[in-house]
Amino acid sequence: MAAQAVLRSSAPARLLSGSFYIRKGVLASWQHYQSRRPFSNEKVLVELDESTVMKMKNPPVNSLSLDVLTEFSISLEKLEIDRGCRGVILTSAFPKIFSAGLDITEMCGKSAEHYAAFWRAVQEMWLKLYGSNMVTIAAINGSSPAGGCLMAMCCDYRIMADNPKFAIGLNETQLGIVAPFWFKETMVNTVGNRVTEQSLQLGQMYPAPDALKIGLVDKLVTEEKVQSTAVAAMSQWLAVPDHARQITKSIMRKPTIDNLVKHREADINNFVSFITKDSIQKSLQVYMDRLKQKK
Ligand SMILES: CCCCC/C=C/C(=O)SCCNC(=O)CCNC(=O)[C@H](O)C(C)(C)COP(=O)(O)OP(=O)(O)OC[C@H]1O[C@@H](n2cnc3c(N)ncnc32)[C@H](O)[C@@H]1OP(=O)(O)O
Repeated sequence: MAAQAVLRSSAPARLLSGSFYIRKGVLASWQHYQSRRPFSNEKVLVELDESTVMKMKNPPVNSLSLDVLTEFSISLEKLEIDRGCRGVILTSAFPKIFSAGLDITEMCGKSAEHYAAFWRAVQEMWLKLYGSNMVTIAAINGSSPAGGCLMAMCCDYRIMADNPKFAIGLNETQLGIVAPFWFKETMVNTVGNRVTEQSLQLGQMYPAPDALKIGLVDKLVTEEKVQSTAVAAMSQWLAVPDHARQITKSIMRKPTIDNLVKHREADINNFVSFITKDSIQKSLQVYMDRLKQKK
């Protein structure tokens, strides 16, 4: 109703028809109204309250399955084209876990076609999130290994729960696998070359206080305050004119993004040939068994 009221408004004709910009403004408010409804897929919830919040919800640990990655990319794309949405907070619906990273079961015992589709979805998530025009803030309310850390690093600002039991990092080598060049480049762009080199080789997970020290996260707050701190940070980021912030972000990130776009198919082929090796399949299986036995 409100949108119709805007369109049918009795505003002077010159306001509605005389200026492209005014018309664009009316259209934008209509589009804004139309799209300002929360939407929810099965595993990625999008809430539109004080701020736009995307919550991963794939129990028990928000592992990034093909379904989750696909839902995530579609949801983000929807927000990206919503002119009323200028920023998004990324978090988890579960306390203590932000995301366990890529779903290891998607990388075990499947066909080459499946691995290729899965890897394309991982790339798509990264391209959309790292390349987003919106302000993106990670509200890291729990542990965040590997792919979870990658998602957090894609954001413009990271707030983490101040609990040394929660750890974040790219731990791929601990699984006997190798983080690809664009994971590495995302980390270099976040914490610098030396820290990345050491972290990646050791597959190091950083407890929250250490993550703050190396600049992997920007701020620690108590678990209860993660969300409200993210909302406050969002206001600060949104106070900067969009065009200036977006162009600056693009200057910073475009070379890294272009690098994957250029080598995307080769990267998929590399992943498939690596992950289908017997030795790698065995390593992943051993890691999964260990995870299950730790209980
Ligand atoms: C080759 C090219 C490079 C590919 C790049 C890869 C990137 C990645 O992201 S690889 C994934 C790396 N992730 C991890 O190493 C995380 C492993 N998980 C954990 O460390 C912990 O589960 C935890 C800290 C995230 C949570 O601990 P906790 O709350 O104690 O929960 P559980 O360990 O008991 O796990 C519950 C349940 O979930 C299963 N699970 C955990 N992580 C994954 C995962 N990444 N993929 C699939 N499944 C996972 C775990 O096995 C348990 O299953 P059940 O025993 O059946 O309940």
